[in-house]
Amino acid sequence: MNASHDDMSEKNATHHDAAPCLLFVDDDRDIQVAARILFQRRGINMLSAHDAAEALTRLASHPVALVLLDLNYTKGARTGAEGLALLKDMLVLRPDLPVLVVTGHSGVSIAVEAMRAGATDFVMKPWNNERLVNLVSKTLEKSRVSHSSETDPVLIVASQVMKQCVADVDRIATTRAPILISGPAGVGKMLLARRIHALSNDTGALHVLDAEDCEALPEEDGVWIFRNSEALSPSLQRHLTDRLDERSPPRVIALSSLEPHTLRSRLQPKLMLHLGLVTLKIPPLSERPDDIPALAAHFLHYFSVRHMLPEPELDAVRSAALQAEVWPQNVRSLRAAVERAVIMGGWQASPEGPGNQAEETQTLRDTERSLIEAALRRHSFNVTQAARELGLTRPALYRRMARYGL
Ligand SMILES: Nc1ncnc2c1ncn2[C@@H]1O[C@H](COP(=O)(O)OP(=O)(O)OP(=O)(O)O)[C@@H](O)[C@H]1O
Repeated sequence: MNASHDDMSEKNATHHDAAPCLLFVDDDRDIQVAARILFQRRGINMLSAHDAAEALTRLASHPVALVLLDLNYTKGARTGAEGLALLKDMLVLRPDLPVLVVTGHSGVSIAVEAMRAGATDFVMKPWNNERLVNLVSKTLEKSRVSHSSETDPVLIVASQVMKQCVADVDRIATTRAPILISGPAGVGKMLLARRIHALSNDTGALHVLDAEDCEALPEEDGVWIFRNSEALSPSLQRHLTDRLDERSPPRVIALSSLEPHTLRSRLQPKLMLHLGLVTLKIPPLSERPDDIPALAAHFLHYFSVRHMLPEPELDAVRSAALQAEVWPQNVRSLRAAVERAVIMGGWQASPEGPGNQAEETQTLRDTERSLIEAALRRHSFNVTQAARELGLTRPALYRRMARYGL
């Protein structure tokens, strides 16, 4: 998610302009510039996105009324798979969003597939300027979609483990199977539960219940999301089991910060048989560092637009520092730290952490850094020897040297 010069002028323009705009997703910066000139001449505001994460971020932060999506937006890509995946993610976020897909002449079957997946229309490349502008204007006129701050939060995923998790979620979303999502605080359990609901084709009502203060089950079926499901009272557990035994049970998505095996010892075995049918474990951020720069870039853009403030820089050094940081509440903590950076106009030390956990972490990190530095000096910066003395592998030592800027 690089911030190029044309991106910057675009951001400045949109900070002060909440008029509905067109979002064009294509990795080719020349085509982006040409398209922007074309649309600007016709009085249509255009935003650019060069990859999926950037497209989703823009969608969450700007009043996007229409998307023009190149189905193969990465160089060399031909299958349209990445475009179709992004189309799905965008429609999860904004089910009524008009999306015009762009494809080469050879890609008619992909365009048809995109229409089946919810695209509004398609355009062949190379496009005819007049026809494209007409189609865009007509679609914009028809579209009554207005940007709402109520849009569900965007799901940003870069690590392999989370990509797999989302693929699993998408596969089971359309079934009626109960699902248990476990993972520590703030890892995104609720976000995934909402995605399941959005993809489920379930027209019933959505009930979000906190087991800690839930006294009765909803009357109507639909989708029931239980937070802190380990706290369900014994009588509610029995009622829930009965409801799940019925012929047309509600769709239950149980969330818990306990590991499934610990939850098993808290909940009644009959209920666990239902809830444990499909379990998904979301790892803490520390086990998926690849997600941290992508999430930080997303939140930076999101909060800078929301607070109408400039976006602090996120370079490689800052990304590495964020990856080395401890995030007690995972994505929730990272999100708060990024919002603080936007508001304060620069990165601050995190004030978070119970008691002096932050201080202790800082001390531990300082100690580790000095131990490593001392070992390196003793061995005249010979990494192999220093690693041996520290009981680390060479790659592990290199990682720490990068983390501490040694
Ligand atoms: N992959 C992600 N991409 C973008 N935002 C995310 C992601 N994961 C989590 N978040 C954001 O982090 C915050 C916490 O997420 P969420 O509420 O889903 O976590 P949770 O695991 O249900 O937390 P808890 O168990 O503490 O209630 C929310 O603001 C959510 O939008």
